[in-house]
Amino acid sequence: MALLDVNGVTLRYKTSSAVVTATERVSFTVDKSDRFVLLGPSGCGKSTLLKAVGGYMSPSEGRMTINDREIHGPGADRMMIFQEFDQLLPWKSVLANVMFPLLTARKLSRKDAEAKARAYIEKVGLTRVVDAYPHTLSGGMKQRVAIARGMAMEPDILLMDEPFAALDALTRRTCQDELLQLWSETKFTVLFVTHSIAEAIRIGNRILLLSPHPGRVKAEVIDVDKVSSGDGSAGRLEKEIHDLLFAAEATAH
Ligand SMILES: Nc1ncnc2c1ncn2[C@@H]1O[C@H](COP(=O)(O)OP(=O)(O)OP(=O)(O)O)[C@@H](O)[C@H]1O
Repeated sequence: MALLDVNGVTLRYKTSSAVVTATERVSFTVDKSDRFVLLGPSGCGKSTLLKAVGGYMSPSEGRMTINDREIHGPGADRMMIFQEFDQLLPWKSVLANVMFPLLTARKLSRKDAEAKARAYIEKVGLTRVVDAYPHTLSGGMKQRVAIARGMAMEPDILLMDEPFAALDALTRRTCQDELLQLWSETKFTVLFVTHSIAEAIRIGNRILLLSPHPGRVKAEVIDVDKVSSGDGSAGRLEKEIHDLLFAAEATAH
């Protein structure tokens, strides 16, 4: 049984003047410990899909289940990490930010929540700024805090919406490496949205390619690690994915 099953999902926004179809009959499954990437051009509905998996939006068509339970709203089994640096609470320290959802979930005592928060802050290499406030941190550090906060909840799946897109190239690369390092330690499951082909290949073990607006499944690249290992293979895969996405655009016009 898949951890997450997205089956024939159409997502629409209804505004006062129009109905916008963001994704059309999208299906995919995510297994435990997958690094599953949703890849596609701007506007193809990647963020909308993530929002729906997060429980913030209901499908107009189709069904989504996590652990065989239908998704009806947000839950602690799914933690979301966004692109924006301002997702932390500015009046709380790093430690308090990471502890906040642990305390809100009321599953742990304050002492245990603090111990867990400190452990995850250490995992992302931020022990030295545990008492600092968000405005004193760099963009990369803020994203690490957001990742620590999401991971500390030990959700069944982490939902990451272009978490490194606003970082400079060097920091972005470091953050990608750190995420992979964390994954090799804990084998968490992540659904990761990006429009960067290179990032998709670096992060994912499976990549779902979506066609432009409205997003439909174009193809799935399975076993990315195997295909992209070896000299020049990542470059070849990048070109193949580019051609597939480009073909998707050509078909749409
Ligand atoms: N709140 C909203 N109301 C109406 N339409 C929306 C809303 N949010 C998104 N859309 C539309 O839904 C479609 C998909 O948007 P979405 O943000 O999911 O795409 P995306 O693939 O994540 O793009 P990007 O990479 O630029 O973030 C777009 O056409 C967008 O204009």
